[in-house]
Amino acid sequence: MRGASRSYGPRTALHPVDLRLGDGECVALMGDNGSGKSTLLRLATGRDAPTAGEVLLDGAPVDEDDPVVRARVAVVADAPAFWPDLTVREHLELVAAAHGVGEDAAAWVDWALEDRRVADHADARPAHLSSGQVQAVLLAAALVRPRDLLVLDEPEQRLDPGARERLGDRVRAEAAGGVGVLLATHHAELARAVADRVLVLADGRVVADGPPHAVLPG
Ligand SMILES: Nc1ncnc2c1ncn2[C@@H]1O[C@H](COP(=O)(O)OP(=O)(O)OP(=O)(O)O)[C@@H](O)[C@H]1O
Repeated sequence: MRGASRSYGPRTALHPVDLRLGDGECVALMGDNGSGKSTLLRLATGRDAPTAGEVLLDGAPVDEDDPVVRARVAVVADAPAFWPDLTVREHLELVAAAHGVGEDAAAWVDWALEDRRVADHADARPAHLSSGQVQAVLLAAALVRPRDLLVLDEPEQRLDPGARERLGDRVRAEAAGGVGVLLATHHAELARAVADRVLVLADGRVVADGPPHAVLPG
């Protein structure tokens, strides 16, 4: 992101931000409600265009409708979107197929269900899941497809402590495998456990930027 900002009418949700995310790097965004974290993520994924500045993926402007961007960027956003009449497994298989996983899809799905500890719910429909299980399935959906960049918007929401720790393990494993991770979180422990770098936002401005030990209290 180079000088990327976003305004909504007269209101500036995000003042100009410069941010570079390398392969295998994890950057955490922290800050109070309304500080601009989700706005930054929407710009980073090309869901929203910057009002000024630019957001590039390997030198090309990011647009979520671009098939290259869709193929490379996996997003776990706030709002769960499931087909109500499909089971968890059917949902994940469709996601995998849509991303060209082909004959390996069943193995990817089995692995993701195990990785997120929701294998026991593979045959359940979304209405029959707890909110924490829904969150786990949302993350699983990002794991059944190829990805170079993983974007997580408060993925710790609704997770119990054990699931939150496993989320941290997964984020570290993704980064170790070369995936860039951009994570918005309210959970300092999670940021401390996974991030190479933490950006703290306040009123749409970056007010702190550095490694977790330098930025996070305690
Ligand atoms: N579509 C929109 N139209 C108008 N204002 C918006 C829009 N989206 C976000 N905003 C405003 O931009 C500011 C930043 O919002 P944003 O959702 O990025 O914050 P956040 O840090 O992600 O908050 P939270 O922790 O609550 O998710 C807020 O003041 C919000 O009201």
